[in-house]
Amino acid sequence: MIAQLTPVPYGVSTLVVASVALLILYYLLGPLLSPLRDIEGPAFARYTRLWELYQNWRGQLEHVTVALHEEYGPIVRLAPNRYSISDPSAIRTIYGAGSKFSKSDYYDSFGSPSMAHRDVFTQKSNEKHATERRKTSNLYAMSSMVTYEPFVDEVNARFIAALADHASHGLDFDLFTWMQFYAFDVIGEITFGRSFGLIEAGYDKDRLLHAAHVGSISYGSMVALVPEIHPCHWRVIQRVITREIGARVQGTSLSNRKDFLEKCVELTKTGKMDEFVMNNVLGANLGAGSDTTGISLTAVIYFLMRNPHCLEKLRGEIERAAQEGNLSDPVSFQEAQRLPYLQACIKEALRMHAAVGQILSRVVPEGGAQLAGRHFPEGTVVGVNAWVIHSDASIWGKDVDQFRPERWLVPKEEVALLEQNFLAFGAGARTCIGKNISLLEMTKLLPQLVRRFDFVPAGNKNWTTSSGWFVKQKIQVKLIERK
Ligand code: HEM
Repeated sequence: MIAQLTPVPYGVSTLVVASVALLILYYLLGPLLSPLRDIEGPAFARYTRLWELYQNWRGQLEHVTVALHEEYGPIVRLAPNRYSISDPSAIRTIYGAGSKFSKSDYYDSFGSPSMAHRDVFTQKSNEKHATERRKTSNLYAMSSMVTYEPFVDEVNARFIAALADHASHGLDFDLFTWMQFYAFDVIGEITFGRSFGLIEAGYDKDRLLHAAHVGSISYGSMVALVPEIHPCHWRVIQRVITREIGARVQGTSLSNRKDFLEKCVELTKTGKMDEFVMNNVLGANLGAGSDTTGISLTAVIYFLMRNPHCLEKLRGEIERAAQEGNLSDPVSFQEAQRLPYLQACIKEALRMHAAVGQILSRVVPEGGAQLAGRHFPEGTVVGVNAWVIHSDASIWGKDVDQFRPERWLVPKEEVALLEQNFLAFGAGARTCIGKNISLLEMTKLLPQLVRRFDFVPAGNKNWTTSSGWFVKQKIQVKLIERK
């Protein structure tokens, strides 16, 4: 009886110590017993996601990942269950036709926390994604570009006028920030029928850029690596969408044109779209379509600035087309597509500087998969990073680090091979839905810019970059009007 009343020696503290010990054992033993334990990478990445989180916070993850592949080969560990793969056949296996790889939890933090109302970008289920994408793909089809072209012309005219003003006053400015003003204002016109007025304001007047930055750099890409803690950050962007939908539905909006919002309202009236899909389409345009185009335009101008012989060649192509009567003012999308050197400059700039700087992460499906000569069990998160595959000399040649648009001006079959390894717009079923819109903007604006202005670095000749999901640039430039 006495023995029964004696307090047991194992109290709460013992339990806590035992639990912590078990947890440590689990974290230490799990990676050591994993069938993928021999894959190399940074030592900390074997045990914790904090290594990748830290590198992401430093803003140079794309460069670090390239360096890791140079050191360890085609497979590199980024976190206990996340691997970066650099292998052309892996692109086809992971993203190609009929792939069963689905998007990973990484994407959760970029969209609504509600699983029921995911947009095409954040939807993880391949089946649901296919259904949702079908509902909206027509809005982004090549045939729809003609309806958006007048909006782009309008913004182009205002943008060129603002730049001419900078030139006449000898003002220097951050190239990327102004390309963002441009890209956001075009998306405003195309999506809501009115621009955000950033070009005229000359600053981030509604803190829209800031919101998108937080989403794509500080918040989205950080929480993406720890998706369990995802609350909702989409407030500013959501406010814009709600305001614009409200105005249009009440008939007070300025637009009587065929923009996205108008088309979506029509689709909802005929029952082909519901309000959640409409909301998602408008949000995705803003979140995925502005910074990306701003980054890409900055990249083209930067590489042309650094490679004057390419700039001269491009100007030659444009002048010839103008003299032959094949170039209107403003340049039409159709005409711009007949400028092969322009197209090659854009592709080459996106190869050298892809807007997205991280692996496009996917989950290995049931039964596992063979990637880069190695079996990966089901549930492993894998992906290819455009920065890594775009800097692989075995694909692009010894001059992989040089901006050489000519590499794209080869016979069709060779271009097709290069394109299989070109990941700037992603690949397969989840490839960028807005690619045509971004090309509409870039191919129309660039000929006008290079004909009219010389871009000159106003200070440091090299840009600096900082990345999260997107790799953003910083460089001060000055403009000189050409005679
Ligand atoms: C040069 C400009 C652009 C670049 C470099 C770019 C890049 C990308 C990439 C790499 C992906 C694939 C992401 C992944 O697999 O995780 C993607 C998807 C997507 N992009 Fe773009 N993008 C651009 C412009 C645009 C524009 C203008 C829009 C909309 C107006 C847009 C909307 C989207 C959407 C909605 C998705 C998700 C597609 C899906 O999963 O079905 N993007 N983009």
